[in-house]
Amino acid sequence: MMSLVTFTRNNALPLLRTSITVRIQLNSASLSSLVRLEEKQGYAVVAMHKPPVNSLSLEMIQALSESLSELEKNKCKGFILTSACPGIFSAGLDIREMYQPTEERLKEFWSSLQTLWLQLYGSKMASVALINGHAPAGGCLLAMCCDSRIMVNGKSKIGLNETKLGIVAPFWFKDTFVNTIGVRQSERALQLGSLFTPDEALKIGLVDRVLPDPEAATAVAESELKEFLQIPAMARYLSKMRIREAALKDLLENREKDLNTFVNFATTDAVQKGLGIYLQSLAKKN
Ligand SMILES: CCCCCCCC/C=C\C=C\CC(=O)SCCNC(=O)CCNC(=O)[C@H](O)C(C)(C)COP(=O)(O)OP(=O)(O)OC[C@H]1O[C@@H](n2cnc3c(N)ncnc32)[C@H](O)[C@@H]1OP(=O)(O)O
Repeated sequence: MMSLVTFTRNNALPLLRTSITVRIQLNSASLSSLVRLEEKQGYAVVAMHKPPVNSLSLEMIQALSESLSELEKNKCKGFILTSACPGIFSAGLDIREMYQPTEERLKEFWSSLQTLWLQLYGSKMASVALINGHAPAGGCLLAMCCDSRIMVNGKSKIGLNETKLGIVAPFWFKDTFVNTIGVRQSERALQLGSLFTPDEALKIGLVDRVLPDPEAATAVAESELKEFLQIPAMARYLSKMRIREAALKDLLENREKDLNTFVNFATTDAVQKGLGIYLQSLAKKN
């Protein structure tokens, strides 16, 4: 079988005063080729690689989850989340997973997404999203779970555009959004399904820096991560949890209810019809 993870090794040296040597012994046999893990000095790069648009299918979600687990297992202190597909960070949830699904797969899909969010949003590792392309909906969610967001300037957009598809961002997407850009901006953008240019996103605090090209953005993402990694890890993590723990607790305590709400909502005739039309409009474009 083909190696399920592509990653390069170089000599890992500790970046942190507080850390032991970070040497990531990645278990390449159990991970998926949908995610590329690269070991750097004291941190990792997690690059999504599911052409053409890094849509978050069940397999992609599970591959991301497994990659994070692998990093945690290896006591990795931080990572940069990015895309190996030019011009696209992630197109969000794979709409085909929600259109005319079997109930069993739909449940596994949503439950895996819940797990990934809990893992990423509550991660002890420091993280920077290097947003090198479009990041609508679930793509924006992944970026917001990171501690910092660096976006490459250009035509790409970022935001939670769910209402444009006739669906509603779940409460934990909303909580993540509110924690990132505040209540008023979230209320407006959620209703309108707004997608923001990099400069607009910078203005409302959805991203932290906008850089003119991928090389400059990569350099800034690396230095940003190093800044986070220089803070004593426990103090940094507990401070992050001060902001995030209520949202995390809410989903943890309501996972089953959220799953049922999603399945009931996604399988209504109106939502199925809307998703079918949206998929057709994406296909027609080509
Ligand atoms: C009462 C309360 C209840 C609450 C219940 C909760 C319910 C909530 C449920 C769901 C939440 C969902 C969150 C999401 O993430 S939904 C997904 C939203 N994503 C999008 O809208 C993005 C759609 N895609 C695009 O806009 C573009 O593709 C773009 C990312 C801008 C890239 O453009 P471009 O480079 O031009 O690429 P193409 O459009 O040509 O696409 C190439 C092929 O990829 C297919 N594609 C694109 N996006 C998706 C996707 N998200 N899922 C599946 N497939 C996708 C596209 O159809 C093309 O396919 P093909 O080549 O076969 O034509």
